[in-house]
Amino acid sequence: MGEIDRAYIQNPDHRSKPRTVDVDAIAGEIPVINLSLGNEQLVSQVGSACEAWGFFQVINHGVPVELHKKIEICSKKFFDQSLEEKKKVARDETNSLGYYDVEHTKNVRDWKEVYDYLISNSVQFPASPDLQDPELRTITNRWPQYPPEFRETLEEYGREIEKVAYKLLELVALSLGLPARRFHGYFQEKQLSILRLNYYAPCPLPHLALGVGRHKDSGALTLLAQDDVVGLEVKRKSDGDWIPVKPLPHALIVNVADCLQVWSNDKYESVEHRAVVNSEKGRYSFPFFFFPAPQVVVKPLEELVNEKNPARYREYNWGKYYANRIYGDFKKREVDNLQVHHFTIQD
Ligand SMILES: O=C(O)CCC(=O)C(=O)O
Ligand SMILES: [Fe+2]
Repeated sequence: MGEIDRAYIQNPDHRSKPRTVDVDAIAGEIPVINLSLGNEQLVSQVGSACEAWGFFQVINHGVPVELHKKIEICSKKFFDQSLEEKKKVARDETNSLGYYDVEHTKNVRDWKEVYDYLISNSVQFPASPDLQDPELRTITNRWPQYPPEFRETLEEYGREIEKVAYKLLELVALSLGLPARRFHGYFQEKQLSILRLNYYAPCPLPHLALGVGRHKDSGALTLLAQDDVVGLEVKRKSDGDWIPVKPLPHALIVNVADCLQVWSNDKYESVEHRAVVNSEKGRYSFPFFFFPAPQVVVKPLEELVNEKNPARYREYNWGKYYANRIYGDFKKREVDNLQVHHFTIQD
């Protein structure tokens, strides 16, 4: 039996438990949507999946299969390098982009290595989470030398996944009875969207640690590609049970994130999820975090609130909110990160 550092050990309530039921049968409950269907069917399927699960998979989404393979190969080559090589593109306190292997989710260290990049290559980002501080600083991608095809492949993947994200955003808008492009303006001026390469190495004590601890994503939508190793689990809304998401070849897993929860005034909820690890196989996953531009003010949409359904959140500035999350990543904290529930309006 191996050993792991105490920093990775989850509180017993949050550890993954051995399954007693047929994983395939329960995983099959999460909707799979064929994006080549007509809009009318898609709008209704996306709307139902957002309401019932906050999670679904899409197939026939248009990202070329070869590109998916290429990004997997690039990731393997990158993460297989020595720590010293990877640290040449390490994130730091002034620029959170690049490589890191120390992230805490709810104050427990995640069993993972990560590489983050912006799809816009560089953006103006708040220099601090302090609401009174107007200073912006430019953050720019850090590209490694090796493998040589890394930058080109990742940039191409960014362009392709962005197209799918806009299509999904349209379907979501239509499913809420809004014009198709209702959300587009929030993203068009230098969106903060990030692509992440996650590597979860085999873990000698997988029942004690998690690849990513339970959390909700903070942006609008997340679109995740992955290899064929099981790992992602979703907290089922009906009973709070952790349900594994079955890897389907070349599918994307989509989830509602916090901004959409607020825009829709809780019609679509951002659902908790986590990634479990195993002792045999490493796992790669590639989430695309579809983030609005930093200056966007997030609040329930006026079209969706009325006397019977009053706004449930106060407005917040997306850039500052995200800055709070990012700057908090550098240390273990005594208090929780900022979360959307901190903006809830009490009855
Ligand atoms: O790797 C996964 O399956 C999940 C990753 C995730 O939830 C995240 O990075 O926010
Ligand atoms: Fe996530």
